[in-house]
Amino acid sequence: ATGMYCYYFFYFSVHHPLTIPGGTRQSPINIQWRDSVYDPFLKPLKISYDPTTCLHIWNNGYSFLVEFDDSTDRSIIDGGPLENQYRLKQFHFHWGAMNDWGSEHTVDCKFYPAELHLVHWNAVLYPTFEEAVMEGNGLAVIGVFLKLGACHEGLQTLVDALPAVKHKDTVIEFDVFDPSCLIPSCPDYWTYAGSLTTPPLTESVTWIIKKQPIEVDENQLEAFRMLLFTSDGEEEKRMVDNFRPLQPLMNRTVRSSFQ
Ligand SMILES: NS(=O)(=O)c1c(F)cccc1F
Ligand SMILES: [Zn+2]
Repeated sequence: ATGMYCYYFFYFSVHHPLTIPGGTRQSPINIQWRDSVYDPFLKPLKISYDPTTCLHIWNNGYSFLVEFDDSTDRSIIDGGPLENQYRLKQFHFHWGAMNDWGSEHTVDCKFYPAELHLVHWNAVLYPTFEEAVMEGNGLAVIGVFLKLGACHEGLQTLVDALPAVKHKDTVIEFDVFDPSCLIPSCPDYWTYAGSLTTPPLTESVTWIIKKQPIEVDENQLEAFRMLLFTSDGEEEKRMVDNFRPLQPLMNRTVRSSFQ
């Protein structure tokens, strides 16, 4: 099936032949706060999204993607560790069956119940997203941790639409949404060179992981967990634990934008 993402159980760890041969910059990783290196030359991240570029929500059988019109430079990020501006293509989440796990990255080995990924591609250097996915500086993904707390008003508009994309390969129109409401106000972030965390796992991502999590409540996390990996008519499999296991840091340094 197209877009069929397989998700790796723990035993597909680094010693398993199915890990990416020769992979030296795989994601996700544990961010050991004390080992991250403050880089005073890192700029603030500039985020400018046009809410009307929002198109639809799609359950692709791995996560639910909120996709954007990336035919122009209306929704972009720039600055931070980036040498070019990058266009917003989609955002999606990874989450667990329980609140004790679910994020892909960890901070000092702590898991969060979920993690948001805002996926951008380098339209300055590459003609399409598909080509950018194959290049070392092709993608920039902003990662935001979700922690259990107060209801997130901005997320609720998205949560209310999820029952319409319960099954794999269902889509619902989603006309106006400003993803900036999901990004914490604190400017602090970590950044490192990594990869996609789903196939093709290509080493094309500049990761920008926000230090401050956003708060969501139990009902909002439960709404994620009622989605299905399976199509309508198939035996139901709840969409949970759609995160990849931690990967070795190897010869990488995680930089911080803060002291
Ligand atoms: N998880 S991730 O952010 O690495 C990611 C991408 F960047 C691009 C496509 C799918 C996907 F899952
Ligand atoms: Zn992701």
